[in-house]
Parts: sequence; structure tokens; C-alpha cells
Amino acid sequence: MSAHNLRGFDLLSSVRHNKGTAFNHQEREALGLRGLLPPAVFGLDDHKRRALANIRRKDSDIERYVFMQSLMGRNQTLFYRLVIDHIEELMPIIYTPTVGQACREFAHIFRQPRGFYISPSDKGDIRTILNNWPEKDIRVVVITDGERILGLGDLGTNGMGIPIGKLALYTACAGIPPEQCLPVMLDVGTNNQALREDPLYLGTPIPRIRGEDYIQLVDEFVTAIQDAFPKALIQFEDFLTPNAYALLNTYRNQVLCFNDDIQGTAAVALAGVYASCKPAGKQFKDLKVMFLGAGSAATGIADLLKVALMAEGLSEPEALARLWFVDVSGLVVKGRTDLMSHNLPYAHAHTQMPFIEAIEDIKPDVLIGATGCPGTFNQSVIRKMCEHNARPVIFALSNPTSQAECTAEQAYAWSNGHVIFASGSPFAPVEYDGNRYQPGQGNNAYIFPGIGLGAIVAEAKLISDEMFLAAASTLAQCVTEEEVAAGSVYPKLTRIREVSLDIAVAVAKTAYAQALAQSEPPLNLRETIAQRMYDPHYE
Ligand SMILES: O=C([O-])CC(=O)C(=O)O
Ligand SMILES: [Mg+2]
Repeated sequence: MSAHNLRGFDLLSSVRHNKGTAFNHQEREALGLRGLLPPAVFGLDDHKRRALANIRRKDSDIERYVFMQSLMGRNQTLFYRLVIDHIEELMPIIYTPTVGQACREFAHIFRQPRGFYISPSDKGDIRTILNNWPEKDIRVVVITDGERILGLGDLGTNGMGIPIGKLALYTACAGIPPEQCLPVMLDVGTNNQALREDPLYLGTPIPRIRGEDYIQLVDEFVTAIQDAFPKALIQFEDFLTPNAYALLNTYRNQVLCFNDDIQGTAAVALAGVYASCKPAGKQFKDLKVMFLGAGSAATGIADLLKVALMAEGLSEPEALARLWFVDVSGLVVKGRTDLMSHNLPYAHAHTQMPFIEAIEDIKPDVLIGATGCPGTFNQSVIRKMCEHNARPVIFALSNPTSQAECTAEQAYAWSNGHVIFASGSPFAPVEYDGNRYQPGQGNNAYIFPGIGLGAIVAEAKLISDEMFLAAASTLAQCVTEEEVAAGSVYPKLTRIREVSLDIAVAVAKTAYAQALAQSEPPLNLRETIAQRMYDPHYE
């Protein structure tokens, strides 16, 4: 923590240095705080206890979210200590699924500005206005334009909840100091008319800017960030598929950046598939995988699975032949005229057919849903997967919980407990037929914090596919037999800092090995990274 010369109310209103009633009597005397605080002196543990009691007495998760956001704005040490020490209870509040509802209601629960907003009228001025940001050593930027917020669609500037939530996890899960994080909303309008007509809407109430004007604004932003914060990693988040791919393809080989929905989701799904092989009794290199939904998340997973299968010795055509897509029009096959370019490698020569028939015909080992559409893994789908698999692997990845392709309970019940199930959003443990199952949460929160930490330490120039592959196999190796026996193919959330550290080590090693690092490799990489991790305590 840096030295400061704040005193009195300025000190109490410093989110970074405030510790409220934990200032002791000497500090109160020396720092001009006498009379400004109630007389009793408390410690961080007392503060945690009081805050938790306040959180638990609230009636709804959205109220808990509002409480946590306010806390983040007045005492960051307490906020992060609480999240780290109670991650299973609080991650679903500050992140998925509650953050989804918070985005829907963002304009109405708004209290205090947080993060950076760029609007069309800022064109030409982005570099200059970045000087208004008080911190100068930014290492991670998460930017969205709000067009595909989780599986909830176009939420315009209400989507700012997502960059804020993602960066809170960078800090809580991987120890990136809060002052090195910058949430950004690219406000380019919204095609959600209800939002434009909401009198409290916080963005520019115009239809979305498209085409050249859009591309130029993003490009001005990327250039400005590189100039203002040359070490910053840019994470693109919750863009609609065509823009997500266009931006990733433009910048991935030039700028330290990645798209979390394409690449982060891919790595977390690959890790789950790796970890499922043992309980399913199968070899990774033999798997056939079917995707429902052909957007950025599903295609990103397929692209990384292809790389992973090729790493096992398959040729590219052999790897592609294992990966099958189904979308709203049925099986994705050669000759269909309604496909986007990212779907074409997976459009195989085959008869077009509906989803259920495709499962019957192709007999996938693994079924992955990334549709944003609840109910699409119905009873017949799960039963069909069980017909040719003793232990079918089924991942319902759409977020938040309300959008999952099926619930955990349905997956266990309809498969008579045989499914190896994971979901993008958390589900409570399920009791079925006398057994208790703890489904894993295949959320990219297991991946992006560690990717960021590794990239920052190595001062990587780019984020490569190999880094995501390394992150995925590291994550899979973190899963214990106990966790698998309990029903999960992911590590328990309570170990996420350890897991993120392991991933960061693997990512940094990959950066050094690929000559993509700009820092010297430290003697003891793991220790160096561990020491860098922000661990909140009162000074
Ligand atoms: O935010 C999450 O929980 C995962 C994610 O990136 C998405 O669903 O877009
Ligand atoms: Mg996302």
C-alpha cells in the first residue's frame, strides 16, 4: 500500500485508506480523526462480522448487491476481505447470477459512478479524457458495449455492472490491486427500446451506432489505452458475436487483449471436459462433442477443443470432424446458406436434421449448451444422451441461472443420477435418490483472473491460444478426486486464489517459453507471483 498524507474526513472518505472505527486512539490523535468516529475501536474481524450480519438480514440478493457496491465505494479493504473469506456466499451476489439482475435494474439502483464511460460525443477526445482517471498504473481494462450482457441481451449502458463485477473478481480471485483495474463502458446507444424510453436510463438514448463509426470509436479507444496505460491488458466482454469476433481478430495479434466470452469460456469448458474423462471412463482424444447454440461462446469452445485435440495428435480435419453444432435451424451442415463465417469450419457434409435426431445419429460423448435459452435441454435430450453414454457429460453454460439450458436438478433426475453436469451459473447441491450432488460451476471466473495475473507478471505482449490451453489443463489438474466424487469437474470456489495462482504460473511460463514476455523470468516464479497478490488488511 502506498503512503498517503490524508487526514480527517478526507481520510475517512478514501475508499483505499479508510478503516472506519479500526483507527486506534493514537491514529485518531495523529490523523485529525478525534471526534469524527464513535469512540469504540474495532478490528477487521469485527467489521466483517457486522457487515455479514447486515448482508444476511436483507430480503433479496439485489439488496445485498446494492450493499456490497456501497461497501466497495467506502472501504475496499473490508469489501475484498469479505469477498475472499466468504467467496461461496458472496461471489453469486457481486457476480453471476445477481449481477445479471443488477444490470437489468442498473439505472434504478445506481448510487455512485464507478468506472469510465465513453460516448459518441467523446470521439477524438478519448486519450485526453483518460487523463481524468486518477490512477496511472492500470494493468487490466474490462470493456463492454452492453450488447449481449450474459444471456440477457442488449442492456446498453446498464451493462456496466459486468466490467465492475469482472474486475472485482480479478482482485478477489487473483489479487490484482483494485487501483490497477479499470471498468469501461463504451456507450454507443442501445437497440433496447424499453431502455431508451426509461426516464432514468444512464446512457445515450439512441439506436446503436454501427459500421465504420463504431469500428473507429473502438480503435480510438484501444490506441488511447495503449498510450495512457501501456502495460494494460484489455478484456473484451459481452459484445454481440459479430463484433466480438471482428474485434478479437483485429487486435489479438497486435495488442495484449482477449475476448472472455470466446476464449475464457473456451478454457473453462475445456478444463471441465478434461476433468470429466476419468469419471466418464473415456480418453480425451476419442471424444465427440456437440454444441447447442452457434454463437461466440460455443464457437470459442470448439476452436480451443480443436487445438487441444490436435495437441493429442489428431490432424485438423480429424479434430474438426469430432465437433458438431446445432442451432435454431438444426444440425449445422455444409450447404446451409444462413451460417456466419465462424461456423463454416464446423459445417460438415451431412444431412440437416433436428437436435434430437442429431444426438441419435452422431452419438456425442459431451453436450455443451451456450444458447442463452432456458429449457432447451429438456427431458428427451437428456434421456437421448443417456441411451449411448453410461455417464453423459452435459454442460449447461448459459448465464445467469435463469437462462441455463436445464437446471441441475433436471439433469440429475432425468439421467437417474448418471450425468456429469456443470453449469455456467451456480446451482445449489441436489439430493437425488438418496445421493447428494454438488454440480460444478463452469464459469470463466476460474480462468480470466489467472490469465490476467500471469500476463501482467510476464508483461506479455499478446495472449496466445497456448496460454489458454495451459490455463485449461492447469485448471483440470487442480480438481481433486474428492471434488469429482462429489459431482463436480471444477475445484471448489474456496480454493480459487490458489487455482488462479497456479494458472498465472502456467500462463507466465508459456509467455516466457513463447518469447511473448517483456519481463525477465524471476528466479522463483511462483513465489514472485504469490507475493504480488493483493491481500487486504488494515494498514
Ligand atoms: O459473466 C459470466 O458469468 C460469464 C460470462 O462471461 C457470460 O456469461 O457472458
Ligand atoms: Mg461474458
